[in-house]
Amino acid sequence: MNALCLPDHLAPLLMHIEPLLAAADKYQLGEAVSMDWSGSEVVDIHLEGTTFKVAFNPSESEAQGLEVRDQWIAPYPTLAEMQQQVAANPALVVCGLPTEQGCVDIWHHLGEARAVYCHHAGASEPQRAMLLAALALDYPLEDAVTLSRAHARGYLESHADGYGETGWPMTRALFPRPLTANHPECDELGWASKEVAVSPFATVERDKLALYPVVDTAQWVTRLLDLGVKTTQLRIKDPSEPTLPAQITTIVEAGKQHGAQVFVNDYWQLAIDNQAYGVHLGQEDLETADLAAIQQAGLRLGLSTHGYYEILRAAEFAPSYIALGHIFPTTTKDMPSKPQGLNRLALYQKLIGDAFPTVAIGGIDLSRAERVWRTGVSSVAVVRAVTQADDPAKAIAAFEDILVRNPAE
Ligand SMILES: Cc1ncc(COP(=O)(O)OP(=O)(O)O)c(N)n1
Ligand SMILES: Cc1nc(C(=O)O)sc1CCOP(=O)(O)O
Ligand SMILES: [Mg+2]
Repeated sequence: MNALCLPDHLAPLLMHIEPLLAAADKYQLGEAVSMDWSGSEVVDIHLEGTTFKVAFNPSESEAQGLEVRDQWIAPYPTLAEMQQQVAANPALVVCGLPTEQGCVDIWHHLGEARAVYCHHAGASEPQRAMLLAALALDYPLEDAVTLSRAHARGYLESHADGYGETGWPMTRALFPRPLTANHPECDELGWASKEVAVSPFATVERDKLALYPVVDTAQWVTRLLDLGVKTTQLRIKDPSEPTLPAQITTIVEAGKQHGAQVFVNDYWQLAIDNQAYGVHLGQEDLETADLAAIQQAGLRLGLSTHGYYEILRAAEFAPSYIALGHIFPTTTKDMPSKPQGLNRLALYQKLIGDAFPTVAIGGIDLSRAERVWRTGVSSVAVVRAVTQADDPAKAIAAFEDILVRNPAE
């Protein structure tokens, strides 16, 4: 069991934290969290195998663990100053930095600062409460901050549409927007972004999205297309593979002949050169790939995500679909994040709604496909469930029997 231990002076947060933990329990969003007192001036959070501290507005001598700066008193530092401070200090989390028209939350990510922006400052205690509850539920910091801003706003609009009967924020309208180059106020606010602004990507045909096998040779792609698969991806992780360009040429041609949606993983330049149907990229590619060139060449773009912040960040680029991973443990790839599970997946699907098609990936096999499909995702991506099946044709047919959409949906 995880534990969230408050210092005495934060006792007023209890009345906000308890309903959030009850909501998380109802939706089964993580391990149960017990509440206790820390006996010190800071919050202690105990997760399986780790303990960390969170302090709100500590003095320099009190600072330990995460240092959350909130409850600002004018004059405020500029956003550009705070971006630099957070980039230099992995422990610093800035909540609710006031701007002319709203507020910004900022945290450290791999040597850089990341931020979400919202026109509604919301209520401070509910924000602190959600930040702590989400950290105790083992959400990563970026998701805890993102959820905390959504809750700070949703709390004031209590029981408004989309807030969820339990008080757990559900719909995109409540959530803040990540500050990326695509945010219309990014420059005005003074936020330095590494990405470039880009127009929406071409759309996919939703009726061809259902089963989405991801495979590592052109031979597999052509085999799948011959079996009637309508969406697939070539994922070759070795960039020095000498046959890579030829394999990409082969799959693009085969995809066209079969009227299928064939994606190229990672190699966006080769995908453009070959006029591929689409490219699949990860979060780290967003700052380095030439998204404008991919978009202008008319290629579709699929983006990987692994939680609330990444979903909202991906949505800013208006991709052709958003992948949600990894749902269950997988041996196909070393994952830095934890498996999301079906219950978190269901909430991510609700958050995205109809705005973008969604693809669930990670550890999905025939025994799990139906429960994944019932969350409302548009597609189910699999590696081993097809490539390691005794009879791949039979496995594909079995998936297709499960992944059927009711015409009314
Ligand atoms: C459909 C789909 N979803 C997710 C991924 C993972 O992409 P990425 O995060 O870029 O990781 P690699 O696949 O490159 O290791 C995917 N390929 N396809
Ligand atoms: C390639 C990949 N990306 C993931 C993500 O979560 O981003 S999970 C994954 C591997 C999925 O393989 P399998 O179906 O064999 O578990
Ligand atoms: Mg990739």
